[in-house]
This record gives sequence, C-alpha cells and structure tokens, in this order.
Amino acid sequence: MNGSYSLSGEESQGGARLKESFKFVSEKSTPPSPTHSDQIQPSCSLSVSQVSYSVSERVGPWWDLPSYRTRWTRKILNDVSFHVDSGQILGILGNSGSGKTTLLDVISGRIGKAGTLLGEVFVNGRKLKPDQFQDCFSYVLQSDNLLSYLTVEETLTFTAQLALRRHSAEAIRKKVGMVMAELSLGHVAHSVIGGRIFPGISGGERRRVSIAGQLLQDPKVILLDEPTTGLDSMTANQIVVLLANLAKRDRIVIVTIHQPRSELFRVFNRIAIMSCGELVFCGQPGEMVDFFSDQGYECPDYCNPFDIYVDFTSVDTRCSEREAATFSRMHDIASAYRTSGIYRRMLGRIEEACQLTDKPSIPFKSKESPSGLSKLGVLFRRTVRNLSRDRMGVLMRLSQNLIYGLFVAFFVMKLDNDITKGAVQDRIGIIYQAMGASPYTGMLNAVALFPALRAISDQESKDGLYHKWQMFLAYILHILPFSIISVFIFTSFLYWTVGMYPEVSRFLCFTGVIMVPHITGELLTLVLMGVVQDPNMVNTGVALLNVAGIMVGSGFLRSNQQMPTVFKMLSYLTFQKYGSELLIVTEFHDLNFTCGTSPGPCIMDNGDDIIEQGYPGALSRYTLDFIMLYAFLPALVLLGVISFKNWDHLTRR
Ligand SMILES: Nc1ncnc2c1ncn2[C@@H]1O[C@H](COP(=O)(O)OP(=O)(O)OP(=O)(O)O)[C@@H](O)[C@H]1O
Repeated sequence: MNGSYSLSGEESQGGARLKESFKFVSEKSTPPSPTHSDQIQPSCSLSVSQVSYSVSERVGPWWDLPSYRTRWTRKILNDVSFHVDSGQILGILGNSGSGKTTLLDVISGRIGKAGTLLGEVFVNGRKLKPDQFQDCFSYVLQSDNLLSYLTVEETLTFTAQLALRRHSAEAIRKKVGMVMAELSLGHVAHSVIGGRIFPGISGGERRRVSIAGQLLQDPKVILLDEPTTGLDSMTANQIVVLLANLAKRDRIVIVTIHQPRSELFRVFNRIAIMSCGELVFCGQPGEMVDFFSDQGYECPDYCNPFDIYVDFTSVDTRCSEREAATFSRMHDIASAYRTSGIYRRMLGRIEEACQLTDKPSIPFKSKESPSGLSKLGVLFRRTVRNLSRDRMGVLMRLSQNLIYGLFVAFFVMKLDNDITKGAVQDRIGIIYQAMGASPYTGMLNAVALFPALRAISDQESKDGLYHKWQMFLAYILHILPFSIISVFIFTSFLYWTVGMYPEVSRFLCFTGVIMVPHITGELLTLVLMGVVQDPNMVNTGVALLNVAGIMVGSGFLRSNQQMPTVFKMLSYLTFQKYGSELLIVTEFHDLNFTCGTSPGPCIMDNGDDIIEQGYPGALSRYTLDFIMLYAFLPALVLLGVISFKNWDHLTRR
C-alpha cells in the first residue's frame, strides 16, 4: 500500500499524522507518535478494568416446557478493559448486539441487578462505589426524551432549575446561555422541540438539546449511546465533531457509533471495536491501522476503515460454516490484541492511575440539587406549561365528560316523577352511567399523557435530577384543576338538563361525588403505570377493575343484601359502593313520586322507600360515605408514591 487512503477535506494536525500512519502501515515502520491530547497532563481519567457481565437465560420459549425450564448463562461482556484520559473522545464501534450499550450501562452504573457483574470502574484511579456512578457520569440515551411543547431554552432552564440550587435565576439564565452557545443552539433557543404530529427543531438539534441538558451539570465524563442514529450523514458528522470539541475542553467523551464516515477517523482519539461482548481492539486510530495490517487485514484503498475493521471482527451468523470461520477470525484478532503492545500499554496506564500516591479526587457532577419541595414546584410548572400548550389535549380534557353527558342527556331527555313513566329506573340509569363511566375518562387521560412524562422521568431520575414519585405527584397536582373543571362542566349540563333533584346543594353533592370516580380512574391508571410499562395492559387492568367494582360495589346489578358474604366484604373495598350510595341518597331522598292515572295508592310514593329497600341505613351513613369515598384519593396517591418509589428497585434488570 502506498499511503493512499482517501481522506477528503482539509488535513488537521491529527489528520496529517494519520496520513503518515497509513504510510507506516505499508512500510511497516515505527508506530505513530501520541496525539496532542495525549501530551497534555490529563485532569481526569477513566479506567475500566476486566468488566464482565453475564445473565442467566431460559433456553427456549415458555410453550416449550423442557427447554423453558433449562437455563444457560450468557456472557454479554467478557473481560473488557480500557483507559481514557480527559481531553479524549473514545468511539466504540461494533455490529448490532456486540454489547456497546451494555458496556455504557455498566460504566454509568445503570445495569441493574438481573445479571452478574464483575470488574471495576476507576475514576482518577479511585474505585467507584455503587452509589457514586450516577453522580459521576452523564449519559445521553439513544432516544431523545424531551417535552414537545417547550422551547429549547425552556427545556434547558427547567433542567437547570432541577439540577442547580444555589444558582439565582440570573445565574441559571447565564448557564443555559453558555451551554446553548457551546452546542450552537442559540438560533433555535425560542423554537419548540416539536413532536410526531407537529414540527419543531431538527433531529440533530434535538440531539444537541439532549447533550446540552447533560452539560448543565458540568460532568467530566459524558457517555453517549449512538447519538448519530437516525441522522443524515452530514448532521451525524457534525455531532461527532461537536463531541470531540466538548472532549477537548477537559472532558472524557465516550460514544458508541454505527457506521461513522471515514473523515471521522481523525476526530476520535481512541477507537474501540466490540464483537460478541469482547473488546477486540482499543487504541489510537493510527495504531488501529497498523494493528490490523500486522494481522494481515489491510483496509483496501478508498474504503472506510471503520466499516472494514468492524467487518473483520464481526461474527456472521447466517450459516454455521460462516459463523465458525468468522468467529475464529474474531477470536484470533482479539487474542492478537491481548498480546500486543497496545494492550500492555493500556493496562500499564490503568495500573499507573491506580497506583498514584496523590490521586485527584473523583470529579462529581454539580450536586447542588434543590429541596424536594422546590423540585416538585419546578416539575409542576414544567408539566403545566407543556400540557397547557397542547390545545387539542386541553380541549379534549375539558370536553370529554361533557360529550359523554350529551349522549346521556339526549337519550334520557327529561326525568319524570311518574313511576309508570320510568321515574325510578331512569334516575338509577343515570346514576349508574355517571358512576360507571367517569373512571374511564380519567383513565384515557392518563394513558394519553403520562407515558411521555414517565419516559422522561425514567431518564432524569437516573440522572439524579429527582425521584420518579416526584414526577407522579407533579402530574397529579396538574390534573386537579382540569378534573374539577371538566367534571363541573359535565354535571352542570347533565344535572339541570335532565331535571335531577332541583336543589343547588344536592347538585354540588352530586358533582362532589362524580369528581372522585373520575380522578380515581386517572390515579389508578397512574399507579398501575408505576409497575406496568405497557399502557395497553394498564388500560385493560383499569377497565376490568372498574367493571368488577361497579358489579360488586354499586348494588345496581345485584342488591347488596342478596350478595354472598365474600362479595359483601369486597364491596367495602370499592369506591363504587360509597359513590353509588351517595348518589342514590342525593337524588332520591325526599323525592315524591306519582303513579299516573292508575287507581289506588302508589306502591312507592317517596324516594326514601327506594333508599331503604336497596341501601338500608344509607341516609344515616351519608357523611361517612363521603369520607370513605374521598379517602380513596389520598390512599391511591400513597400507593402511587410507593409503587413509583419501590418498583424500580425490585425490577431493575
Ligand atoms: N438483561 C439482558 N438479558 C438478556 N440479554 C441481554 C440483556 N441485556 C443485553 N442483552 C443482550 O446482549 C447483547 C448486547 O446488547 P447491547 O444492547 O449491549 O448491544 P449493542 O451493541 O448496543 O447493539 P445495538 O448496536 O443494536 O444497539 C444483545 O444480544 C442483547 O440482546
């Protein structure tokens, strides 16, 4: 080879050196000199030493019982070690499933407890304790979790308010301005992020906002999982160059990347290649060319070295012969790397960092987190601002109960006091509908709005900004005014249109009762979302619970006195029992009926007879029923806090 790699664009200092190193390959000359960043005394170092991660998996699917019962241990990471200093950007390459994300999860301390983790992570030669990972690394996930209706500046300002306590509003504004300038976001500062159904900033800008959110806490080590996925090649390049510039400002940047363009070869200070959970190479770009050439795997002219070296080290599983051959090649390359000077030098640097007598302290992210109450306030304001800008969402929220009320009113028209004209049946029908349907509207709201917020809180809670239960509480606080107004609109229309008991105090009681099933439907959905990820499953669960509650508790399908004891006992656990009893009393107490033109006395001429027949003693339990009904709200809030607080600890993989 005659040093003929086609690296287009103007040559930087590193680029010139790189070209040289390509020539070295063909001439089998001395290894390349260290890069500029290697010569500066680093202020921070990250060493990953002999990290292995394995999980125990079932061999077959659940419908094949014998294999399902058998387990095998799968090694996802195998003895991975590397060392990076501040000022450097490390690019981790590898084919899909090679373990790149798992490696970042391990480094950032987010791997969970499902598998067995061996090895150590050192920062500045100091071994990190489990509770220190979160405070040390910033992690930008593959997908951007941002609130669609906020502007770029608002997004970053709220993040800053969650992360930084001792900063005044002016200091936060300055900090946000600086970070936006660093990431070239000034021109979109007042643009909304955007979502699936309305346009906002571009994909590349969204990525930069995600990165900017992390920079607000001044991390020394930033990990990014495939930040260029889904971006066009030019934008992807710009992102990597930007990350390299971030690294130059005394940070460590580690980035996993698929198919980088060949120009980026000179941008990375270190390149690692992963295959089947092993680090088959980790070194400087020039060293990589030399190493692969020495093994007999030269990169042909005009080819992208990234693609070629990843291909050489990937295992092709399309057929068993190819798999055996490519696995053996990968194994040979990995073994050669482990016996190479590059690997020895890297181990030497880890040892050096760990043996320093005067080790610098661990550079934690800015930990001036505000008090729990302040965080709740920021989360509440952020949620309100985001959701209140969703015009359709707000309109639907406020009108959904009313639309439902229109159906009922149109169907019933006007209530009569004549028993022969359905005076009792129509009233019970309306009460049944109002009790039975209100939880569903609440449930639909939660399923439509909460998953996006939960995704954000998943990420931000792992970043240490707040706890998930705080986001849950902020969401509940934000729904209260909406729920109150929406139910009030519904009951005002229905109550007076169909002609229920014409007394304002009873109307208010009716509204007060209907409020609870509506909010309970939403709360129950949120509580289940704390433990179940799939919103469809939550939907089904809440719907079934509501059906069961109305069946057992309301007394409409079967009289409470006739129910078997077990159902009677269960009915006390349903809000429908207290709500239905209250609505029956509110409507029927002291209501006089007529019996049309039939001769003789009415079988029932007062609503109190209905109450005594179906709900004996309900009149005297009126206040107690109200207390019991409203007790469901704090109980569910408490359950939600517990579920959001604890479920993660139990289920983290
Ligand atoms: N907890 C787990 N249990 C079982 N298998 C797992 C677990 N975590 C990861 N894996 C498996 O480990 C392998 C590596 O996954 P990982 O996501 O780290 O790969 P990757 O290199 O990031 O892939 P991609 O580039 O496609 O994102 C995959 O085959 C994945 O299915």
